[in-house]
Amino acid sequence: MAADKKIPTLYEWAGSMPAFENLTNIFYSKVLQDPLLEPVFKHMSPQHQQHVAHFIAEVFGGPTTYSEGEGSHYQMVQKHLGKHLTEQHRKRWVELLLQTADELGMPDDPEFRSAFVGYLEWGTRIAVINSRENTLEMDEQQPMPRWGWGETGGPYVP
Ligand code: HEM
Repeated sequence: MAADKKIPTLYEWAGSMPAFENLTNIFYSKVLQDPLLEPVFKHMSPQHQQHVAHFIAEVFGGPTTYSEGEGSHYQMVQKHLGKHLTEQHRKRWVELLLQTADELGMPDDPEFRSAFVGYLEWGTRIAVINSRENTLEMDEQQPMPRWGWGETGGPYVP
């Protein structure tokens, strides 16, 4: 890529906010039909899908919609406490999310997918670890995580 070309954020590359909102709307409708995940999510708030879309969008370099109006990294972590998530829950969650991304035609170039999957592995493993605790010492002001292209060095150039 030419040095003067701006590298898009993962958020831009994925298709901006409509892509993330579409992804989580369809993903959570699958989750509620999944025998393993339905019991975990059956009491989720009506805003859940949208909040998760906005959270991931912000982590990927999008607008600060989540942290400015809906929650914080601290609050997101709190939501997982005491949920006693298992590795099976985590694997199914990731599998269904990636299946939904494929169905929606989200970018499938190696660079985007390696960054996307890397984040999902990281985030879901932390969610499982946190879910074993009922309380957690954590700075309430902790900034939102940030995720970029990582070692791939930028979007796919054929
Ligand atoms: C990258 C991984 C993840 C992210 C970014 C994420 C993000 C979030 C966010 C932003 C919330 C708060 C939603 C709100 O404010 O309404 C939340 C809640 C929750 N998450 Fe996650 N999550 C992740 C992984 C997981 C996994 C793997 C599970 C279980 C398999 C899970 C189960 C839940 C549950 C049960 C809640 C509470 C729902 C409610 O009561 O409304 N999360 N998550």
